[in-house]
Amino acid sequence: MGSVCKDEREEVIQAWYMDDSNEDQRLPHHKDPKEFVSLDKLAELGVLSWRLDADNYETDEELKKIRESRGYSYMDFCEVCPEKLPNYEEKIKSFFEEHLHTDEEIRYIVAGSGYFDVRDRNEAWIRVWLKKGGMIVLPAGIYHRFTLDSDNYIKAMRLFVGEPVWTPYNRPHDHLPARNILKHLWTRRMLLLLESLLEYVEAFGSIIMITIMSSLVLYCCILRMYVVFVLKYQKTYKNTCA
Ligand SMILES: CSCCC(=O)/C(O)=C/O
Ligand SMILES: [Fe+2]
Ligand code: NI
Repeated sequence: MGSVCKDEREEVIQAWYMDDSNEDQRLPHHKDPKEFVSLDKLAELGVLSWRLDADNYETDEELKKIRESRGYSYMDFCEVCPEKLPNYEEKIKSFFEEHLHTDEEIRYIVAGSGYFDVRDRNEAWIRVWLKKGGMIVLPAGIYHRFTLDSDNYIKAMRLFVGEPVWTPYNRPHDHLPARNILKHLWTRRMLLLLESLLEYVEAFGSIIMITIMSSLVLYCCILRMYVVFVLKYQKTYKNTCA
């Protein structure tokens, strides 16, 4: 039997291509048949994702590490429900307008759930469903929108590098420099590759060191055997000639 290695992020983050219907935005809007999108494919669009322990976000070392490595110094919470969000109806409408930001949009869902829709390279909508424990980074310049699902409640941690800028630029805003960044897909791919390489080196650093050290020891042993052999041969040769 082959081993099944399931990505644990998929328990709290799922993505799929959307249908074209104008029905209630809070419905899943799957295509028929359903067409799921892998989290690796999302990463190729610059959309990064993690699964974290939302019950212990205050002490979570993994969250701390992500914040430190990506420079997310700012943090607050955004609760979307009529009682907690001022101008609720207006906000619900503006979140669902297709827009972009000049910086990353970073959301970590600590309660409830909701849909972040992003445009793929062919302008098709991918719906990303985030539940409690799911964290997502939308790259600067990607066209996207947000809606609650039919459970009607979400509480998200918002992270930011430095002082936050929430300004949404509704489509079209293609002249913004943030749009160019998206066009440099090669740079993005290379960065992703470098990032996973570094993670790999970090994770397997000790194994690599052990391999290097044992190769060195083996090399020294072979060298010693060679020297001993050469010296012995020289001695035998001298004795024969004398
Ligand atoms: C759950 S966070 C609310 C949505 C939001 O902040 C945003 O910017 C959507 O694009
Ligand atoms: Fe946004
Ligand atoms: Ni926004």
